[in-house]
Amino acid sequence: MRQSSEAPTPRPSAAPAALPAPPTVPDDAALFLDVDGCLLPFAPSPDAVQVPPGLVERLHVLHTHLDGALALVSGRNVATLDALFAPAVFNAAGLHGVERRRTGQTGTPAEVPPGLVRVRDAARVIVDAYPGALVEDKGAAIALHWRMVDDAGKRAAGIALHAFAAGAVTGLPEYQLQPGDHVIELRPRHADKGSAILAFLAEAPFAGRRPVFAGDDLTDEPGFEAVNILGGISILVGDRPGSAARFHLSSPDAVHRWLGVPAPLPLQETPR
Ligand SMILES: O=P(O)(O)OC[C@H]1O[C@H](O[C@H]2O[C@H](CO)[C@@H](O)[C@H](O)[C@H]2O)[C@H](O)[C@@H](O)[C@@H]1O
Repeated sequence: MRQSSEAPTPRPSAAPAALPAPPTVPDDAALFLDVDGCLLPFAPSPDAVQVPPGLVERLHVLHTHLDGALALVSGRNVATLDALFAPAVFNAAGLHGVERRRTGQTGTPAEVPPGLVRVRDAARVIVDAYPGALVEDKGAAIALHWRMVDDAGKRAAGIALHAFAAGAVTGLPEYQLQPGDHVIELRPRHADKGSAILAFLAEAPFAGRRPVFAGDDLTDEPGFEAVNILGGISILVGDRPGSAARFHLSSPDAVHRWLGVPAPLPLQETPR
């Protein structure tokens, strides 16, 4: 895992494919990894994601190799991250940086304001008008998804759910909108992925290490900016234009190769 050569320091670009591939994970990395769209390929709904074979084991090896300086940084809540990556328990920031839990510690879920419960219940009524749309209840955040709406209705569903969320957030002063991939979320505004990464970097075993962060979505941009300021390695996954990231990987499969996750064995034909 030694750094292959001196990493170039490319400028942010609107064309992700023009960005170089990241160097090998340095031995002195503090490694921060987004989950959906980065470690895990997108699935039709939040509950349908699959953790690829070998991923958890490889993350565990990296976690040990980096003396524990590896954290998941996700829009999911920490309890869901633990369930997805079980039996491993990684350092984790959840709800886009609002929750933060170190390995070996017990996390405290963020508080749910009564106003959010009312918004969640109203959102459940709104999504009924768009078959395939759904509300994901994450405790202190809610996500309104439309990936499963059929193609003819997708655009209208996205516009309607955006409009609903924009109206609802005006009644929640501590909240902000968080747009994402076929999703609009309402989440607490006091933290983001950048502040979560900086908080990890202020503590052992992350302190003094070189930050490396891979992610795909708009919620990852504050993380890229924090890592860039510190001279770290920011990696956009996928082809979203306008990112501050300085390196590029095309897909979760490419992320797995970069991390050294073993390739799945080819399917064997069953002998007759
Ligand atoms: O920060 P992340 O780990 O990337 O989490 C961002 C959101 O990811 C999830 O939604 C996305 O993935 C779903 C499963 O593949 C997909 O169905 C959905 O369309 C995507 O937007 C998750 O459900 C959200 O809670 C996260 O905030």
